[in-house]
Amino acid sequence: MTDAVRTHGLFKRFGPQVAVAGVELVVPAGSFAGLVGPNGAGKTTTLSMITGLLRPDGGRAEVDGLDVWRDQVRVKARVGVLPEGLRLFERLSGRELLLYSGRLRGIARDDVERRADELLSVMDLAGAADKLVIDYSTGMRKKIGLAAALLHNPSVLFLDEPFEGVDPVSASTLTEVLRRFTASGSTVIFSSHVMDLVERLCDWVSVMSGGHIVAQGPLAEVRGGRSLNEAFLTLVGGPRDTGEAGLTWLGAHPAGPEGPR
Ligand SMILES: Nc1ncnc2c1ncn2[C@@H]1O[C@H](COP(=O)(O)OP(=O)(O)OP(=O)(O)O)[C@@H](O)[C@H]1O
Repeated sequence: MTDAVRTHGLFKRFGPQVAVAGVELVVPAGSFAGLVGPNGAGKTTTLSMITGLLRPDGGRAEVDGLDVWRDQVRVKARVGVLPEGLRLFERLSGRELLLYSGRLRGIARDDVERRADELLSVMDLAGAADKLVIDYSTGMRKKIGLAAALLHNPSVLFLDEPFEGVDPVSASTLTEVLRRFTASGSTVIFSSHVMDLVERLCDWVSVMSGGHIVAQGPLAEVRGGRSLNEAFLTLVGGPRDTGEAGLTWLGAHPAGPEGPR
């Protein structure tokens, strides 16, 4: 079976800072895959290069066997992306945003309208469909962004922290939608810091640290009989020294009129 995503020595530096140091990411088609790693590990930079948003300094990325940078149009037709810090057209309503995205994707007007209405209803945004996106809450923005990413029925869906700011009811609806999506053979790749969520949803996990993949494979293999959180801490170097010698001032509030110092 073709892998949904495969990178070969993917590399990116920002000035002296190497953000992604030769990443070999593999995600089999049909996976519900999690990309995890500490802050600054290189997850967003990696996903940006695979989705054609950031040009790599070295290496290659393939989606469904197509080279992301040599076959840009075909790759873009196959991927859906919910990037970090998503910028939306703020002066459109939620429904207008979906209709516009669908028309940009070349979907026939009738189909876009039908799909937009279904997505608004599934995302529990039907009541806010005519409200301007600028007036949406953080979670609503995530949901309308996800709806726009799903509208053209992509083969591979990339999501950067998709559940951040989303309430528990909406999160379980989104989970259901994404599960149905992968059950039909499509692929989801999402980055997250919430290990319980990754453990619950994913059947494939890639762990990044310091710009490298440090573990990758089926969830059970990466966990190795431990919780994913324990495996993660072992792989990325465990909890940092909390500095018992330092921070002695923190929480020390002497009684008396002087107040905290
Ligand atoms: N545009 C940029 N300019 C300079 N440095 C950058 C830029 N983008 C990322 N970096 C650096 O590259 C490294 C990887 O960043 P990246 O955002 O990919 O990490 P991440 O794993 O997504 O982190 P987080 O979990 O905190 O979102 C970090 O050291 C970061 O400071």
